[in-house]
Parts: sequence; structure tokens; C-alpha cells
Amino acid sequence: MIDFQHIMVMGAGAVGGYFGGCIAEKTESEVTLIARGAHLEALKRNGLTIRDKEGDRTVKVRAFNDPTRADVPDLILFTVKSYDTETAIKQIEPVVSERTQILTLQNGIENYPQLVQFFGTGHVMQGFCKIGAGVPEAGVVTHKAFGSITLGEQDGMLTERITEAELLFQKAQIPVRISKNITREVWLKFTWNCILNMLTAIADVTVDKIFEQKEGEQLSYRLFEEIQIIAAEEGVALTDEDGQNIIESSRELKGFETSTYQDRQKGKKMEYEAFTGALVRLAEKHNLSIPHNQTIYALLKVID
Ligand SMILES: NC(=O)C1=CN([C@@H]2O[C@H](COP(=O)(O)OP(=O)(O)OC[C@H]3O[C@@H](n4cnc5c(N)ncnc54)[C@H](OP(=O)(O)O)[C@@H]3O)[C@@H](O)[C@H]2O)C=CC1
Ligand SMILES: CC(C)(CO)C(=O)C(=O)O
Repeated sequence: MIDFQHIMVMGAGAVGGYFGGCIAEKTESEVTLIARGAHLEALKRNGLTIRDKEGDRTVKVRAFNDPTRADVPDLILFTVKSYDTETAIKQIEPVVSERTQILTLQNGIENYPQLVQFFGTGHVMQGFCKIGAGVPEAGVVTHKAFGSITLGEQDGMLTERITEAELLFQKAQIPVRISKNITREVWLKFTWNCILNMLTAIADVTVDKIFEQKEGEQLSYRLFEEIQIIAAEEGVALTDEDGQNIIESSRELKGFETSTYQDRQKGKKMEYEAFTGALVRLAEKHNLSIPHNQTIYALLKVID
């Protein structure tokens, strides 16, 4: 029987800190946050401050840098940036027991297979989140937009581990949805990130600004068309309507800060290898040319 009592958050920054904080605040599960640096020190000293539409409050949390300091987890929310996945996998390895499940909520298409390669499909669930979260200062997480989690099995089956995770998020009052086609949904989110996280990071603007110039919108469509070709090679059908939905729904996101834009603002390493970088690698694999995305990749490398 699966019972997600001991929860570990590997990488308790914006996403992990917020969702982990909600679970600590609203459920009986015991939450351990794995973090580092000044953020970890603040979590230990003051607890985790959550700022969202419910207001500001501080939750007492257990926080460590070393996962082996915590109880063996039943569920690990895996929420490091993609460039930290390999290191984080090695850090959690000693605490992943027979009963441990890992749920990745990261963006991108490469983290889930990387986790599966190491721990096996029986231990890893694929998910993603739609949230505008941030860490404005050490020990503080903000949630400004959306805020949902989607997860599902590769074959669309409703397994016990998926329903237990759904129950946990429901108890934590986190909007949650089970997907019958998680691969396609992850690709749709990845496509959004490949277009808008990348353009907002390069142009150093919020999402709505991209569409204030017709050239920004046209470029978004060119990027989408290339992603559509790569996706088809990978067996994922993205329709023209998907492209229109991505672009039309983004136009209204006034002042919305993507996570990559936030990283650029803070002078942090940008997560672009997981987005445009992954596309460039797939284009090489399939011997395809994706000039607009390749240009985006080159520009991000230069900025970084
Ligand atoms: N922010 C958002 O609104 C959204 C983000 N995402 C995705 O979620 C994932 C996480 O993003 P986000 O929460 O913004 O990232 P953050 O950088 O805010 O959080 C990751 C945290 O993990 C810490 N960390 C990384 N490696 C280790 C380690 N080995 N030991 C301890 N702590 C570690 C980081 O520390 P440090 O800061 O020192 O690097 C950081 O505090 C990404 O894939 C992102 O694309 C998805 C949807 C929305
Ligand atoms: C789509 C969005 C903006 C919110 O979930 C995101 O994934 C990000 O900021 O990285």
C-alpha cells in the first residue's frame, strides 16, 4: 500500500519551496526541504515564508542540504533546475528505497528519461506544473499566477501511485489534474517554454511585451513551426491549432515573468540547454535544420 507520509523536496526553490510549503502547511505529511546556500540558512533560521493570494505566512520546515539527514522519503518532489538534475540524482540515490516514488515537476523533456535511466520507471512519475513562482529573497517563495500540477503514467493508466499523489495535492489544496497523455502534454509545455521562456530571457521582457511588436509574434510562429517538425520526428503530433493556442493564450499574460526571465534578472544561470538546447540536439539527431531556434540558442549562449 502506498502512503505518501514522508515527503522530500529535492531543490526547494520557487516551485519546490511553494508546493512543499503548501503540503507542510495543509496536510499531515512530514515535509523535508533540500536546499542550499543563503536560502537554506534562512529556511533553517526563520522557516519558509509563503506569499500568495492567501497572504503572507511563515511555515516551520525541516531543511537540510544533505538528503541522508532526513527520514527515508515515500515521495520525492524533484524540482531542481535541469542543469542540476545529474548532481541531484546522485544526492538522493542513498535515500531512494524500495517504497520511494519520485515525481519530477521540472520543465523540459529530458529530466524524466534521465531519472528513469537511473531509478527505473517503477520509481519515477512524470509531471509538470503551471505556476508563476519565484524566490524574491532567501527563505521566501512567491506564487503570482496559475499554480496547478499535472501528472500521469506513460500509458495513461490510473495507478495507485498516481491517485495517492493526486490525493496528497488535493489535501494541500493544490489544483491537480491527471493526464491520460502525459507525453503530449509535456511536449506542449516544453513548446511554450522553448518559445516564451527563451524569447523573454533574450529580450529581457515579460511575456506580453513579446506580442507588442508584430515581429515578436511572427518569430514565435516560426519557432513553433520548427518545433512541430522536431516533435513529429519524435512521434508527437503538434497541430497548427496548438501553436495558435500557445500564442493567443500568452498574449494576455500582462507582466508575467517566466522562470528563465527571472534567472536573467537575478544574474543566475539560465535554463536554456533544457529547452532550445534540447531542440538543437534533436535537430542534429534527425538531420534537420531549425534556423530560428538555432539562432535563439546561439544568442542565449552569448548572453550566458
Ligand atoms: N519558477 C517557476 O515559476 C516555474 C519553474 N518551472 C520549472 O521547475 C524547475 C525548478 O524551477 P525553479 O523552482 O524556478 O528553480 P529554483 O532555482 O527557484 O529552485 C531550484 C532550487 O534547487 C536548489 N538546488 C539545486 N541543486 C541542489 C542541490 N544539489 N542541493 C540542494 N539544493 C539544490 C537551487 O539552489 P540555487 O538557487 O543555489 O541554485 C534552488 O534553490 C525548472 O525545471 C523550471 O523550469 C516550471 C514551472 C514554473
Ligand atoms: C509556463 C511557465 C511560465 C509557468 O508554468 C513556466 O513554465 C516557466 O516560467 O518556466
